Amino acid sequence: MSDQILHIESVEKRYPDGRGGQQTVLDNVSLRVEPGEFVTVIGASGCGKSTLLRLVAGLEHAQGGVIRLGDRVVDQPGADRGMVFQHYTLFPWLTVKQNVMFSLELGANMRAIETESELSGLVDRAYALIEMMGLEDRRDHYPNQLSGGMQQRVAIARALLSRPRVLLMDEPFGALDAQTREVMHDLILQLFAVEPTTVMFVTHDVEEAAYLGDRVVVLAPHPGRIDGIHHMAWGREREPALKLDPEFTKVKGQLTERIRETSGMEADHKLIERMTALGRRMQGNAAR
Ligand SMILES: Nc1ncnc2c1ncn2[C@@H]1O[C@H](COP(=O)(O)OP(=O)(O)OP(=O)(O)O)[C@@H](O)[C@H]1O
Repeated sequence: MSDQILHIESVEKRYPDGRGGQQTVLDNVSLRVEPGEFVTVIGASGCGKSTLLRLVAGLEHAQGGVIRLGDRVVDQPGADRGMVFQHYTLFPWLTVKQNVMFSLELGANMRAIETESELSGLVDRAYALIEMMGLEDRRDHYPNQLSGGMQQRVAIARALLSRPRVLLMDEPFGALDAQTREVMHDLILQLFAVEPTTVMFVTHDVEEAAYLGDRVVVLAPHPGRIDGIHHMAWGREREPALKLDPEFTKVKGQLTERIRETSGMEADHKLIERMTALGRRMQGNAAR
């Protein structure tokens, strides 16, 4: 299993700042993700969450440090890493079945799939994943005939087809309504119970991060760096009632507070609190 450990070691990433200089977006970021672990990443807007995920996907290159998956250095995209993005990335002209199997066609064209039996095994797997995602009666539907949640279920099935060692999810439920998100949370928890997969999951939603993650990584911005890594005390079997548990609520509050403190928006929040208190006092005076 050690060949599946994801090591992010002292990673540094800079981008042009648009004024002829460079801005450091990630500074000395190190993280080790164990096989089968579900790690969620949160932090203020612009702290480098997506950049970190893109580096692990091999879509970007770091100026410093190294990322390893097992004993291989990550320097380009590969089938050992699946990716699911926020915005639906399905091909509108392909059905559910064809979308899930798209990478098969690609693989076959590139002669990566060598035998008939390997191909038929993958086709069986595609059907099994579609079923696991509750889409067996939608196999021949096109994306525009599906809800947003269903489209993301197809995207997850497609990303899992080649059994990636790591699944990278960038705000996958960010565009869904609250109710659909809740359903998706429990669906992917069940999915990964059946099919253990290492996951790195970026989100803005602290509740989502705490509910799904074995560990929650808080990134601080300017430059993006690890503020803290928090182990979630609850076991893997999670039910919606957990979201109402006082301990869960407390942890959620602490994580929110960390984001707030590191975001540099503390002054703004204090101002809002002062104005709210002032408003209440004025209302009280007017009522007397
Ligand atoms: N290709 C790029 N060129 C220049 N700057 C970039 C590029 N991609 C990202 N950045 C900058 O890097 C910083 C981090 O961006 P990133 O998208 O990783 O943050 P994030 O934490 O995912 O943000 P959000 O939560 O708002 O999605 C931002 O300041 C962004 O403007």
